[in-house]
Amino acid sequence: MASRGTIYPWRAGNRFELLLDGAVFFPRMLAAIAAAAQQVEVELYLIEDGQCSERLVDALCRAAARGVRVRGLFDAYGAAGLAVPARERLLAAGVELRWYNPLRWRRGVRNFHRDHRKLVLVDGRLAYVGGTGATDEFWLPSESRSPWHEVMVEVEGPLVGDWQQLFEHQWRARFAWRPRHQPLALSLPDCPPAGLGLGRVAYADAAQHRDILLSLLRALRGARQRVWLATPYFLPTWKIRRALRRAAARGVEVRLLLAGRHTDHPPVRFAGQRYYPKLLKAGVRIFEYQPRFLHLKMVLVDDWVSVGSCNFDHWNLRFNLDANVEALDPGFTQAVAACFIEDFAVSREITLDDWQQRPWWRRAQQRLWGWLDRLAVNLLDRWR
Ligand SMILES: O=P(O)(O)OC[C@H](O)CO
Repeated sequence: MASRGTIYPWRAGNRFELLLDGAVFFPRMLAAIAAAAQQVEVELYLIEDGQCSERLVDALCRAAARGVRVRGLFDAYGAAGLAVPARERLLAAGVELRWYNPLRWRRGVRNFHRDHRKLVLVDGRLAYVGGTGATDEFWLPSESRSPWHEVMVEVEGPLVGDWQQLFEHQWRARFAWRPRHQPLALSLPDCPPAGLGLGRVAYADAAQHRDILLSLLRALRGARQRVWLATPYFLPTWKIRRALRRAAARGVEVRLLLAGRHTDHPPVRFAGQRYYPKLLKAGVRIFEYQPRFLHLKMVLVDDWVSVGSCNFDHWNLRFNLDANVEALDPGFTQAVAACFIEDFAVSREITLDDWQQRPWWRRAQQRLWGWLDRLAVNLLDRWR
């Protein structure tokens, strides 16, 4: 059984499939739940009333009604929009529910700790891992295109056992543990140079366990040809920014795929833009996705892939539970690269010239939100 601090190894013999957007991955996940024979587990940050959650709740209730053990572990803050009738339906059908860290005044800053993982498990045989929530932004069953651009990965093979362990541990722990703020010393397993069907569970337990971050940093430092990184909330830690600049300086093609004007949190976008000039000067290329809100969290370093819930921002890494699937598999790498190429093509590349010519009101927004973000981080560091 995994304990807090467990580092998962690389496992061979897995199948990975990249599922692009809610209209693809929700029907696939619902069909898997409909076919479940023994157990279904769902761990989500965002779930709120709407057409998407209605379908999910229906599928979970139906599975429970035919004798499947169904468990839902939801973040209490992210699930605040799931009203009592839906919760009661789930409970009446026999679905077991647990809520991570309900907000309490006396918890103070500990209220910031959130379960940000996105995981669906079926019969210990299939895992779905990525960045989705169960809200209408991710999937409107009547529409072929969802308002938010997202990916999930379908995983089959020995790796699913590790995902199951990660879930079981959190199911029991909920918020019984006290997150510490000093990172534990971690030793990552060596990353295989290449392979077929190789995968690893990478996760974060707030600031105390961040193998997901260490693993990214190691990949960035070892990059030889490309670093393509997508995140909707670009507030990377200083070490990540430095690793990106250094990779670009040694000739690696470093491209960032970030949210453009379609975003649910404009202040976060403005705060993150303060990092643009230094990155651009170092040779990093920055693309802002135009068609809709880019919400996916995906990294491709040479052939190594990491996809999941982690935005690699200093807020996530300080407070959240996160989980990514890391993979080395030629077919999967190709699918991830194709997704990036398609998204770069409909993005606006930001150049240093553009940047220097932006209007004064844009500069003012960036200064303000950048300053507030830095202030908040300084205050949190002092509290620590
Ligand atoms: O935190 P994420 O990346 O799952 O995105 C969800 C947003 O916070 C919703 O506003």
